[in-house]
Amino acid sequence: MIRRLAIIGVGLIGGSLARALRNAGAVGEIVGCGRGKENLDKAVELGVVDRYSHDVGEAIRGADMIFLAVPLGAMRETFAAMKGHLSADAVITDGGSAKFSVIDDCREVFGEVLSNLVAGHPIAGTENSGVEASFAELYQNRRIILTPTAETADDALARVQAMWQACGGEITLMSVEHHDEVLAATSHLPHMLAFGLVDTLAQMKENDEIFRYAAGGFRDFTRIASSNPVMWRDVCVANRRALGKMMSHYLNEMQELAQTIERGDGEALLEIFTRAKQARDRYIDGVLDSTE
Ligand SMILES: NC(=O)c1ccc[n+]([C@@H]2O[C@H](COP(=O)([O-])OP(=O)(O)OC[C@H]3O[C@@H](n4cnc5c(N)ncnc54)[C@H](O)[C@@H]3O)[C@@H](O)[C@H]2O)c1
Ligand SMILES: O=C(O)C(=O)C[C@]1(C(=O)O)C=C[C@H](O)C=C1
Repeated sequence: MIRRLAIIGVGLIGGSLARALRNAGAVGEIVGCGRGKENLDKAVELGVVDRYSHDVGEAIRGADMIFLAVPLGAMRETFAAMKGHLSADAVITDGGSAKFSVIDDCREVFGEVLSNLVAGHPIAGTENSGVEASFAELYQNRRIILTPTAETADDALARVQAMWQACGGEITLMSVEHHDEVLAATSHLPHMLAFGLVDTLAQMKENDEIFRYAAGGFRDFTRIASSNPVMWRDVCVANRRALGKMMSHYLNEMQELAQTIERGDGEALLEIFTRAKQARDRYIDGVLDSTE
């Protein structure tokens, strides 16, 4: 049971955590923090938070759990604003999409990686932003990756695990480096492909006509290009090393695919598409099994 939860950044991810914990009866008071008055007023109106402050120090006063759900580029300034205001029993965790940068921001601000910091990442989301997009079921049966460091206290880790379990999440522990490499492949690269494709088409003179004829395939493939540009700018900057490596790898594959098409090598194309279909079918079967 969390006595007082402070959520810095009450958007899709922070708002959904608040709603899920509230529904589970696992939290006493929830205090929000952010910059936009309209979004925070909405959060109070929807019952997502009990009250809010625009001041980080004020918002975390007396909190035993602090959840950072701001874009990655705002993590460092958030740590800085927390300095000197943390309660003795406070645990800090976050939902940022890359993990090395969060640990690094903490080290830069505090001069060490805090033992009460448990960096984390819910592998769940949508293309929508803001508290109105949040919902209590977002984390149900979804994977939550936690990346404790050598400094992380066992008790802090146990409290963050209990928090996510109360939301219906399934916890996996992973090293920071492995997390950033895996997510570069499965989440960050696909977002680049979607943004890149839509931007390429949008810049073509004939784009009005092109979009008129786009149907299900285009819609499914590009849903995530409607995601928050600030969030994704920050993910790319934060995870640039792993994402850059993944993108080079993918570009090589694309080049080979283009050459195979130019050659009209139907046999090779069939082999590639069959291998890909089998891999995706296995993945989908696994997802269905895990949600049954
Ligand atoms: N959207 C997703 O699918 C998804 C999934 C997993 C993790 N994440 C991560 O979760 C975090 C939040 O993403 P989101 O989708 O909830 O975004 P969001 O835009 O819905 O919410 C972020 C909130 O943070 C506030 N904010 C921005 N800068 C701030 C600052 N300096 N101080 C205080 N508040 C500030 C914004 O006003 C907004 O209310 C990001 O780090 C993102 O990488 C997102
Ligand atoms: O479903 C979506 O819209 C998402 O983009 C969610 C998604 C992803 O699966 O890539 C996006 C970013 C993350 O940090 C975690 C989850």
